[in-house]
Amino acid sequence: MLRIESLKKSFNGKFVLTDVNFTIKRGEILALVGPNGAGKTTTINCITGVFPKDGGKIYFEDEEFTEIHKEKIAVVPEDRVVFPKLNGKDYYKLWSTLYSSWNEKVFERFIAKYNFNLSQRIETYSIGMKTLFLVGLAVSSGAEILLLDEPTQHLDPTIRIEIMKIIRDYAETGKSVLVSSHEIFELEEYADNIAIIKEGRVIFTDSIDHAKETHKILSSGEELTDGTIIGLVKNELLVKTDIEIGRYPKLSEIVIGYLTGKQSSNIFE
Ligand SMILES: Nc1ncnc2c1ncn2[C@@H]1O[C@H](COP(=O)(O)OP(=O)(O)OP(=O)(O)O)[C@@H](O)[C@H]1O
Repeated sequence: MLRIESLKKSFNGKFVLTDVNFTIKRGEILALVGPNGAGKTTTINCITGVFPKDGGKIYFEDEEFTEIHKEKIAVVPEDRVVFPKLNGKDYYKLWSTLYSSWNEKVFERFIAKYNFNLSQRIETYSIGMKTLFLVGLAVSSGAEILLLDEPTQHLDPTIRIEIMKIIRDYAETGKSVLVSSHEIFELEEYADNIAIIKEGRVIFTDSIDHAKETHKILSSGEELTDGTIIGLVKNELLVKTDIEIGRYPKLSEIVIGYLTGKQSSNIFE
């Protein structure tokens, strides 16, 4: 449903996105992972139009993405900045007016389930409740694509679980979700696909299940008879191969292997 091709973005002549490519189909959750400063938030900001892109294409269902598609997207930004004077009711009015696909029933159920006081100013909510409320607005919007920037950052385990469940349930209604996150163990539980971004370039993208099937971890001493060495994971090797050697990797090991590459991670060597 959302396709990004060769997306590029520069600030003051310096390119921070050089080649971002991925696709999110209907009903799928794509995890965008990468180190600090790799370009995750910039990618989201280019999709929403906060920043104009400097190259590449963004497609919504095979049409180039333009202003008219904007209401197809709902965003929960990383900074969770909210208008200081607005309360829950004001936010509800704003979002329900912005989205013609607004789903009143979903919002009502959400407010009742988590006991939100809509007359309270959002600024005074705890960070967890603020995030949960913004996620609630985003899923009530009925938007076809959710863009969530670090949705579980700084949250306690109970709210994390609630947010992961809401995201999964939303995708199961046929919507597409992009989650930027550093929480690889969580992503392994609820995301379908992964895109690894490094220095502004997507270096690997696949379904999580397929990535696990087609990579192996080899410990030192094990002989590699067929496959490609991707990178180091502590003292072991991440290898792309279909043959039955070593052991299957965890998602975190795939991410580390691609990000580390073949250079030694020991600064004392
Ligand atoms: N408005 C801006 N002006 C100049 N440089 C920017 C701007 N926004 C982002 N950058 C730069 O773009 C690069 C990518 O930043 P971005 O916030 O997209 O990374 P990120 O992957 O989301 O990082 P994190 O995981 O730390 O949130 C960084 O080098 C950052 O300094």
